[in-house]
Amino acid sequence: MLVQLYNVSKTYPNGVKALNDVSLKIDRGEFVFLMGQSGAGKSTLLKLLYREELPTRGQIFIASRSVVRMKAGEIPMLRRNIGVVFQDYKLLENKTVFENVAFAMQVVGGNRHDISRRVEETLRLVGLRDKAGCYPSQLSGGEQQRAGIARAIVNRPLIVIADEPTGNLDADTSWEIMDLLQEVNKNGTTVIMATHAQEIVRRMQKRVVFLKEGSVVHDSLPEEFIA
Ligand SMILES: Nc1ncnc2c1ncn2[C@@H]1O[C@H](COP(=O)(O)OP(=O)(O)OP(=O)(O)O)[C@@H](O)[C@H]1O
Repeated sequence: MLVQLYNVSKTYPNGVKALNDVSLKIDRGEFVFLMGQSGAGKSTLLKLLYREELPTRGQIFIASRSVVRMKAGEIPMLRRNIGVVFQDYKLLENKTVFENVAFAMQVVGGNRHDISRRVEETLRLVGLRDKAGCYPSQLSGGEQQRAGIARAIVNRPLIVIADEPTGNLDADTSWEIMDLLQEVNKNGTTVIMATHAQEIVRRMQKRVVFLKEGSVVHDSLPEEFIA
């Protein structure tokens, strides 16, 4: 199993209980949607996976390593294994598309030649080769999200985590992004995506984990979930 959560709870310092006794397993190569109302705990669950937050209780393993007990020196390895895609892209405005994607490789180390080659290859994959020299403000929302995906996959992670990646995009552009995430998944990367987009979930026919008030209330394929 690639991702394992055992009895995970998260209470924020202000007393808000975001997750309550969540146990979950995700296999290598899966595509999993996380659904649930606003405040159900989707983003919190994702943040626990890439160690942006620590659980109050429970254990989390990624590729058999405890994320909770991980030493500071192991965190860069975790970050290399997990690429994160955000609703608001979170690109660095003062860097070009090329530099944004290259930066993700620079922070985990790598020589200039490898970085340059791999960034070009990744930008080609996401269809942004012609925009490599553009700044984020010069791109459409869909293009910015492609750059966000390029940044997330450039280190060839085991897992791509996407937190409402289509939340700011129109329907057609959302589907382009979903096609791209599906391609990433077909290449063997596990994709875990939080979303409110019911139409996307219905059409993709993938596993759906449904959170309600911090607990998993459904975990199934969409036909079952809609029924
Ligand atoms: N840093 C924080 N400090 C305190 N409370 C927080 C923090 N982050 C989230 N919360 C609270 O935890 C609960 C779960 O939030 P979370 O963002 O995980 O939900 P979500 O399902 O992702 O919601 P949305 O669909 O609106 O993004 C909410 O009540 C939220 O207000």
